Amino acid sequence: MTAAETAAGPGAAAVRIRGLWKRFGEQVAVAGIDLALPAGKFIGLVGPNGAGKTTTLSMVTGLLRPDQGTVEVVGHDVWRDPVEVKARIGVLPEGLRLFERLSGRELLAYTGRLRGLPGAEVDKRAAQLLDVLDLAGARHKLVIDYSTGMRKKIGLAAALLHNPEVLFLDEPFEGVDPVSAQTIRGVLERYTGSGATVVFSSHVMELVESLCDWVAVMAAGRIRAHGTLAEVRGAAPSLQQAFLELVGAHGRTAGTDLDWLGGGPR
Ligand SMILES: Nc1ncnc2c1ncn2[C@@H]1O[C@H](COP(=O)(O)OP(=O)(O)OP(=O)(O)O)[C@@H](O)[C@H]1O
Repeated sequence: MTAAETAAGPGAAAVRIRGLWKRFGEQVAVAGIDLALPAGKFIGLVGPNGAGKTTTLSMVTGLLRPDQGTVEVVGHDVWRDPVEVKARIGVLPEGLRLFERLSGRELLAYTGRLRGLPGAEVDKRAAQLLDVLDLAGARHKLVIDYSTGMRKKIGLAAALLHNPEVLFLDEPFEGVDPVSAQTIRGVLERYTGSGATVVFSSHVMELVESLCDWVAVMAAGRIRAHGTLAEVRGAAPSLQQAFLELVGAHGRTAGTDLDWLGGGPR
């Protein structure tokens, strides 16, 4: 039995979302989502810009209070039981703010102590994560001097340090070079292989198609389709094609509206 199954029961949902709504003034960002994300899977949340992915992940991880609805993570209510939930999850949010005046090594040491891990265990895990994520050579460099990709990797290391049951990643591959992407991917595959759950948002369909077992497609604050990759893809030749049909962008082209672009008067 896997770690996730032990906590939530075999075949249980790692995350259960019921009737979730969020409005910002007139703008409805999330319009009543009901979704059960299966435990032990690599789950992709995909959708066009402004679909509501970040807002949803923020509500699911306890960073943003919903207007309506509930979220349970491994059987605990995110808003009634926040300490239980936060001990069991790791989060790499969009636009992650890190303590930039610490070195990578110090940041992990600090994160480990905040998580209540013993010092020797933090040292061991931090050294291994820095090594696997190819940051060992930069461990004494201040985070402020890290590149975008290095920041993603140190953020991922901090999110994994306490060995969470569910890991939430908002656009983890954005700004990451192909070599680092491959490294991150290897770490995540190993992590889900041990029974943990990864939920990540992305626009990159090829990536989602190659990584995920399970997908939820979001557009205009609603879930348009969800299920295994094969279920969501249906008869479409690729996830990209299925996605374009689901979000209603099928056949949309730049058309004649931009007839001045690349030709005509300057
Ligand atoms: N703090 C906020 N105040 C006002 N509107 C917001 C706020 N956060 C999000 N929105 C709006 O809610 C909608 C959903 O935004 P969200 O960031 O969740 O989308 P997304 O799917 O993550 O988009 P992207 O892929 O572009 O990051 C958008 O219309 C956005 O403008």
